[in-house]
Amino acid sequence: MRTVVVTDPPRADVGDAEKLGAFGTATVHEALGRVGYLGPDLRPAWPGARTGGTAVTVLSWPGDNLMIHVAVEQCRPGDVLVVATTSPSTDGLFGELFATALAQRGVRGVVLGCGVRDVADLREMGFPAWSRAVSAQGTVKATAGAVNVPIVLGGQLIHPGDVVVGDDDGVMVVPRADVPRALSASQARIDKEAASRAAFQQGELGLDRYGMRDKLPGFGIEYVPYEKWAE
Ligand SMILES: O=C([O-])CC(=O)C(=O)O
Ligand SMILES: [Mg+2]
Repeated sequence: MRTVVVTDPPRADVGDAEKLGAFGTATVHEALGRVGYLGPDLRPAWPGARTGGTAVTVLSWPGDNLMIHVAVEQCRPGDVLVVATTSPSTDGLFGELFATALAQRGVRGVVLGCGVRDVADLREMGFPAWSRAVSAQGTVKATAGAVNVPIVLGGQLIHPGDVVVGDDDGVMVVPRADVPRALSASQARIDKEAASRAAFQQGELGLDRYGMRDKLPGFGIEYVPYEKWAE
């Protein structure tokens, strides 16, 4: 691994990132074609955490948060810090002191492929955080890694400057070039779901609304009255 800090990478518009954050993870993920999700293992540290920001990426050694200290200086308002480790680790690399420093810089949250700690403080501060684990396990500052290089987290490739969206459903990444399409497709999806919601409130069934009823025989599904089934 090259121990490098890439400074001032290009990034998506932070206003667009905020809009995608407001749409939420499931909506943007679906809108883009069901891609970009970091998976169900990355959980919010507190319920209700929500964000949309531009990625500052960190590659840290397990049990070592030196590179998070290095990365804080590279963070700009509107960013979200995204931390991967070079091998699996659940150690608590990040807590409220880091969150305090990041909030001061206008950073909108953190996503950790490892552990987080000081969760009660993060909740009280309203600092959004997602992680693979909650762990008090302390860490060292001993080994160099990288900042603002492409990383893989939750099976997704994340470039610095990509948009990261997080809420109670988890985290997803929107590649920078896909942001305009994500915005328009997410709005279209919101509008479509609003119409479906109104129809469901009136009692319409998804089977009819989505034109699935006529296709059921094609799935081989048959309807059997109970008396016949119980024979
Ligand atoms: O300091 C650390 O190692 C992590 C932590 O607990 C904090 O940021 O508050
Ligand atoms: Mg702490």
